[in-house]
Amino acid sequence: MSAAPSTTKSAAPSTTKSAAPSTTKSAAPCTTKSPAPSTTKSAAPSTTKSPAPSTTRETAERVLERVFGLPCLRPGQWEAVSAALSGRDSAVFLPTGAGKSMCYILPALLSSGVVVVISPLLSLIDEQVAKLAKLGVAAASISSARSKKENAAVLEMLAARPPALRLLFVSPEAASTQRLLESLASLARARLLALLAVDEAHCVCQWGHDFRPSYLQLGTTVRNALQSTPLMALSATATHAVRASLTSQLRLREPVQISRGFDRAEIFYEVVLKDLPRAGGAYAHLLGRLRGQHAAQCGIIFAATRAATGELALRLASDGVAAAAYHAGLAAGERASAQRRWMDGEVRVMVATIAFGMGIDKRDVRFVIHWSLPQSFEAYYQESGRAARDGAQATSTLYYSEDDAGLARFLLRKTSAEEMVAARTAAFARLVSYCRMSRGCRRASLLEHFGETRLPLARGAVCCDLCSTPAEAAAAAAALSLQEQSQCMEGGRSHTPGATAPHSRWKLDRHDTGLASSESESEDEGQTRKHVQRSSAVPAALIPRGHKRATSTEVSARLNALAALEEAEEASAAESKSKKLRRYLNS
Ligand SMILES: Nc1ncnc2c1ncn2[C@@H]1O[C@H](COP(=O)(O)OP(=O)(O)OP(=O)(O)O)[C@@H](O)[C@H]1O
Repeated sequence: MSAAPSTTKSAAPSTTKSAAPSTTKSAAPCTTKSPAPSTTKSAAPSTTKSPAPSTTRETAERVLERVFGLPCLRPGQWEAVSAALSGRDSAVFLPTGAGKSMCYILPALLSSGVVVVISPLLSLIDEQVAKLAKLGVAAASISSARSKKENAAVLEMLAARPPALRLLFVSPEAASTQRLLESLASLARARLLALLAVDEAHCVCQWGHDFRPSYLQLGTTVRNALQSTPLMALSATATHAVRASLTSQLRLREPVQISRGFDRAEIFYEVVLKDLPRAGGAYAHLLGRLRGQHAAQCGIIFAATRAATGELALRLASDGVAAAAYHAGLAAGERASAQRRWMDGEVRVMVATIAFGMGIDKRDVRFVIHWSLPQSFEAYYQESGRAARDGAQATSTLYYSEDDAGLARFLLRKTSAEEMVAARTAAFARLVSYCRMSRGCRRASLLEHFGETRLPLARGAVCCDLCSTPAEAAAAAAALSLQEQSQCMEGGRSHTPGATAPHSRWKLDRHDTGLASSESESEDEGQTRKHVQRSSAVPAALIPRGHKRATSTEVSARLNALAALEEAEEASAAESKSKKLRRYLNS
C-alpha cells in the first residue's frame, strides 16, 4: 500500500503520472527568477501565525528534479506550494493537466508535516498512492475499500513520531470519521500536519448537494477540528460562481488565489451532429474516425450509461478496434485490469462512463470522444482535458443528438438535488447551444463559460471545427435545422427545433441503473445506491392510474409526453400544448 518514507533519496522517475518529464511543457528552461504568468491574488495579509517559508523556489525545484526527474515548476505551482508552507489557505484554479497534484505533493516533501489529500474517487486515490510509492514517497490511503487491519496500520503510521507517512489520501467520507479526525488533530497539535488539500474541489458544489453530503460537511467537521492547518482547494473546472461557493463551503480563510486560466489551446474542439443522415449512421462515422484520423492512437470514448459502454466496446472490438469498457458497476479487479490494459497500450480505446474521467493522466491521449452528451460544460471540459497532456495536439469530438439531449435533461432533473435543478438546467442549455453553434469559435465559447476570453493561437493553428471549416459547419447546422422543421411538419412533433426536443426513442431501462451521474465511487455506497434507486425510479406521473407499475411501452410513451410537457413549459411559449399534455397525463 505504501512505501517506507524516503523523501531524501532520489527515486527513479516512474513512467506514469508525475514522473516522466514532459517533453513539451517542461522543455523550456526554468523561469525560476521571473514571476510565473499565473495570477496570484493574495487577500488581506495572512492572519495565521506561521512565519514566512524559508524554503525557496530553488529548493523546491531541486526536490522536484531529484524525486520526479522534472526540471522546473510550472506556472502556479510555486505560488501554491509557498502558500501551504507559510500556513496560508489557497484556492488553486489551474487548467486540466497543469500539474495541480504537485501543488500538494511538494509541501509534503519540503516540510516535516503530513499532507492529507481529500479526493473523490477511490480509483484515483489508489493510482496516486501507487505512483508515489513507486517514487519512494511514503503515501497511503484510508478508505472503505481497505480492510480494518490495513486502515489501522495506516493510523499507526500517522501516530508514529515522526509520522511514517508523507501523504495520506482519503475520500471525503473517510475524512470526517471521528477516529481519523482525532489522529489528525493530534498531528496538528504536534505541528506535524502540513496541509489539507481538497482535490477536484468543484465536487463540493456538484456532488455535495446530490448524494455526497460529506463534501458539504468538510467545511464544518474537518475545518473545525483542524483550525490551524492550511487548506488548499484545487480544481480545473470552476466557474466564478463555483469558486465563490466552494470558498465559502470549505470556509477558506483569506485564501491566496492562484489562477491560470482554462485554455487548452492544444485541444481541437468539434461537434458531430448524430442526427444528420449519413451512410451507416453516426456509428459508421465514429468507426471511420477510429480507423482513419485516429488509427493507432490512444483515446477515450465517454458514453452515458454502463450498458452503453459495454455495447460500444464490444461493437468496436468486433470491428477490429481494440477497446475495453470501464464503469463503476464493474468489480474493482475488472476496473483495475481495464485501466491497466489501457495505460499499458494493450487496448487503445477506453469506452467509459464518467467514472473514468477525473484525474486520469495518460500523456499520449490523442482523442476524447463524447458519444453522448456530458452533463455540463464543466464535465465536458474536465473529460476533454484527459487529452493532450503531453502538450501535443489532440482532438475532442462531441457527438450531439436531440435524443441524447433529452436523455441528459431527464437524468439531470432526476439525479440533481431539488435546489440545483434550475441552475443545472440553465447550464445544460448553454451546452446544447454550444453543440448547435453554426458560427463563431467553440474554444472561445468554452472559455467564455469560465469567464475568460480567448488568446490568439500560434499562426496557422486552428482550435475548432467552426474556425477550420466554417462553411461545412454552417451547412451541417442548416441541414439539421431543415430536417427538424420537416419532421415537425410531417410528424406534428410538439417541440421547437433546436434548444428543446423530446427524447423520443430512448426509454428507461431498469437494468441500466448505472446512470453516468451516479458513477462516482462514493465511499458511502449506501448513499449512492439510494441515489441510483431514486434516479431510476419511474416517476409517479408516468404510472397509469390503477396500475402498480406501468408496462415499458406505457412508461416510454408517457416519458415522451412528460418530456414534451417539460420542454413546452421551459420554452413557456406553448401554453395550449402544455394544457393538452397535462390533460393527457391526467387522463
Ligand atoms: N513541473 C512540472 N513539469 C513537468 N511536468 C509536470 C510538472 N508538474 C506536473 N507535471 C506532470 O503533468 C501531468 C499532469 O499533472 P496532474 O495530473 O497533477 O495534473 P492536474 O492539474 O491534476 O490535471 P487534471 O485536473 O486534468 O487531473 C503529470 O504527468 C505530471 O507528472
